[in-house]
Amino acid sequence: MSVSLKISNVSKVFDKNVALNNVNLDIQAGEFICLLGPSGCGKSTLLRIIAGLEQPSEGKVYIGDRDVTNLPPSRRNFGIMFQSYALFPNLSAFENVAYGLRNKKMKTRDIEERVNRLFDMIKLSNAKNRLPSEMSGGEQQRVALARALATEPDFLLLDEPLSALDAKVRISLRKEICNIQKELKLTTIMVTHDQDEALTMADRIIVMNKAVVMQSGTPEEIYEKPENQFVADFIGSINFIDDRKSKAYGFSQKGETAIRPEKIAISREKQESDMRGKITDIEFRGFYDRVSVNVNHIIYGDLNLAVDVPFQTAKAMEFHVNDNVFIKLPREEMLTFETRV
Ligand SMILES: Nc1ncnc2c1ncn2[C@@H]1O[C@H](COP(=O)(O)OP(=O)(O)OP(=O)(O)O)[C@@H](O)[C@H]1O
Repeated sequence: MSVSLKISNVSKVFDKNVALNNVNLDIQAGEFICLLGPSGCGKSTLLRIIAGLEQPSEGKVYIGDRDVTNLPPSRRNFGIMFQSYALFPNLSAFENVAYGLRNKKMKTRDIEERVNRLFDMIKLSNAKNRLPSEMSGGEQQRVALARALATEPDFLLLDEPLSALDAKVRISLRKEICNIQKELKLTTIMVTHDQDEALTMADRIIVMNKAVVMQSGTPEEIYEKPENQFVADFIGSINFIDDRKSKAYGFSQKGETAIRPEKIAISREKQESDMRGKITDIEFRGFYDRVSVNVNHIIYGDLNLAVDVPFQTAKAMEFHVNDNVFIKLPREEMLTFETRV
């Protein structure tokens, strides 16, 4: 079974340190939520409050319609997975997964059936009898996932589960976790500070900073329509143009504007409404080049813009530092922020 969760006006203060400031969240049954934000923004504290491992200073937590604010973790029926694999080192992979079921006094035959099914799911059936020390980090983390799922929890909490793994393993495990989550339709909340992880895995991302929620939205909404400068800057790359220059160049009547580097068009020939600029730097970034362009205007002031150009295009155009180029900032791709947050 999958459940909805509700966080209502939750604050948490440690001594004088505010870790969460009036956080509200509605999480639908079966949703995959990522809590994303820089170190210290309060995301782990929020996860721990949902788990019941920490009590809020104010506010309430609901599982479905039930107020669980004062319930201990053992009565909230969730599975949890941490960054460190946290497997019992002296138990086989099988016994690690079976542990919670044996505690629940489940029949041996039922335990075997369920654990075997979980090992099929994590595609590690051939490693059931190995000790954690005989498994790779990625394998141990898959066992930790099976263990979190063994007691058929109502929801799943993941605290940076992939951050200790190397890049290749991390990417393949992202897919596996998503597939299993979708198959089980299990409400899942994952803490991460890795934006790629959040963008590729989440149904909805909650971006946090300094104890508050900055924006909640689908990965596309967060990337394409950031509601404030923090979100725009934290996810992906972006060029900011301050309000004075934005007004002078005619980008906005009021407020700062911004545009992502890949949304800027660059060419060698002038077309209507293009601005003339000079390349000041070219950085190879793998499948694209980041080209820095300076637009010089005696009255309006300089614009220094990062422009991302697909590698093949950049190669065909043979850009070099000091080349004159023309750039266009499509108005429909520009973001305007009336106030700074
Ligand atoms: N037990 C505690 N006692 C005192 N302060 C705490 C405690 N736990 C967290 N904090 C503080 O609360 C704030 C939020 O911490 P939290 O661990 O939730 O952040 P985070 O976003 O998960 O960061 P990270 O990505 O580094 O884990 C931080 O300023 C932290 O120092």
